[in-house]
Amino acid sequence: MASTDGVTIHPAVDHGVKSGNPNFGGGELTCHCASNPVKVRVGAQTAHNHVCGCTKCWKPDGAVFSQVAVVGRDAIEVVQGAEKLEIVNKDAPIQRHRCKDCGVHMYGRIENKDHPFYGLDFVHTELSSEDGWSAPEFAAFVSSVIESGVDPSRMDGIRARLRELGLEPYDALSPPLMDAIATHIAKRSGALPA
Ligand SMILES: N[C@@H](CCC(=O)N[C@@H](CSCO)C(=O)NCC(=O)O)C(=O)O
Ligand SMILES: [Zn+2]
Ligand SMILES: [Zn+2]
Repeated sequence: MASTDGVTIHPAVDHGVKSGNPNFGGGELTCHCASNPVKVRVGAQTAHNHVCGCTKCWKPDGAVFSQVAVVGRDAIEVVQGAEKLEIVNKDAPIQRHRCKDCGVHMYGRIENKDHPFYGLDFVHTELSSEDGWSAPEFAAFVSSVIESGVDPSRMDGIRARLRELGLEPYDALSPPLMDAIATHIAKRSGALPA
């Protein structure tokens, strides 16, 4: 069994995963700018919260993983600093809108109507001071942390720590989400009835 001593994942989970509140109805995300921050209102509880090891999701300084959840796109409203937002990569499936000044990603949007997750935006609930957001449930794209420079010899410890936190590690998304993607594709191709 690999040692988990000193293994850090993300500040929101390093001291244990906090439960969500099913009655929580949303809150406000604020970027890291000391003056004129971007503010985004999220008008609903999030779902499928997870820690993500991919190179594309925004991570706070020093974190190995990001923490990211989804919410219906209609629930997102930029309430301040919209002029400071820019799209990181408009060709990526998830168009991440980041603050030009501090680099924090405020929301990620899927514009391709054929994408399995069209209609959902990606948000980092740690940008809100409110408690009650849905708790992270699993760890996605774990092997991808190596792409950011994590030494492969650390992977056993990282996976052991994720399991200790109750965040089952996967190298893509969780099985239910991978099944949802495959079902969407099969219905589109005709392999399954629509
Ligand atoms: N190894 C790559 C993986 C990048 C990747 O596919 N990321 C996923 C998960 S992001 C939130 O869970 C994805 O869906 N990306 C789409 C996009 O980024 O637009 C890497 O690490 O870069
Ligand atoms: Zn900012
Ligand atoms: Zn990611």
